[in-house]
Amino acid sequence: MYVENASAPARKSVTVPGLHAMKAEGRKIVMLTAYDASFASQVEQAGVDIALVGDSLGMVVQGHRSTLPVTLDQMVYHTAAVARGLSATLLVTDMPFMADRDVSHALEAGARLVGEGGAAMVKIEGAAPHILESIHALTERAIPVCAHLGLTPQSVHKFGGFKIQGRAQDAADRVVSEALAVQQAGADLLVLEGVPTVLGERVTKALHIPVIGIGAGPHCDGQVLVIYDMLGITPGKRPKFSKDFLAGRHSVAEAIQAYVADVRSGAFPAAEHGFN
Ligand SMILES: Nc1nc(=O)c2c([nH]1)NC[C@@H]1CN(c3ccc(C(=O)N[C@@H](CCC(=O)O)C(=O)O)cc3)CN21
Ligand SMILES: CC(C)C(=O)C(=O)O
Ligand SMILES: [Mg+2]
Repeated sequence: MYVENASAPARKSVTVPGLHAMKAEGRKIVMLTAYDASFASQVEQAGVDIALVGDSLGMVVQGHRSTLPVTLDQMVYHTAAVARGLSATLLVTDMPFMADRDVSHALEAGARLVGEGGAAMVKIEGAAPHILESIHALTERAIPVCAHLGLTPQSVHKFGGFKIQGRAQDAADRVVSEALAVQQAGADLLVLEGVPTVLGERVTKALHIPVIGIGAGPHCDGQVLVIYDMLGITPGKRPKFSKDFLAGRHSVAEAIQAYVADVRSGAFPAAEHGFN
């Protein structure tokens, strides 16, 4: 049974305005996925700023080869479980594949993830016209949005695999334009995934909203990883940008604390976790 830790020291709640202040003050933001209440509690205790219920759960929890089979019902279910394990950590949930196929579906999905699930913010992949409209519509209804650009896993079939994005000059310029567009549409946060380190730096400097990188180099305002990757338990090949923080340590708690400390200090990600 899951038991809440009533004796834990109180921590100030992480908020959307608080994240903006962190960027302004140059304090690194730490984000990590969680899919259930027990891991959420570990994430909370380690002082992670943002817990992400990622649609990566389709791969690491359900065993699919992509994130595409994940349903909105499943995301609501996992979000509600994670919410019960958190108190001060900001909770963000991914819009699953096609839940954001048009503005009205995106609004309905956002309402469920926040209303039933307890998320504080929803994350949406891409910058297509209907996505920009959805970011604006959600934000207008007081649902903050985290955009997600670069290697957007829901586009795996369009990319022909989980391939690094923005390597050519015109592709890099396109990512910068998309980043400015999602910020203009009202996004309060951006996850930038699988792009060269120089592009991670360029996007981070171009935006006033915080940029959280995963395989986007050390210059982003924060970092995110899939929790099973940083615990070294993902079966098969892990992405090059991840790191096993449990190796040489004695507990999940210690591993997450080390990840938090290394992101805050700038020790993670190192050059070997980035792309040129
Ligand atoms: N366990 C896990 N970790 C993740 O980071 C993750 C998921 N699952 N599922 C959803 C997406 C898919 N992601 C992935 C998966 C694989 C690579 C990968 O193997 N990339 C190659 C780079 C290939 C290139 O150079 O273009 C690598 O070597 O890391 C990258 C992102 C990121 N997300
Ligand atoms: C890898 C992160 C950014 C994500 O979108 C997920 O876990 O689904
Ligand atoms: Mg995702």
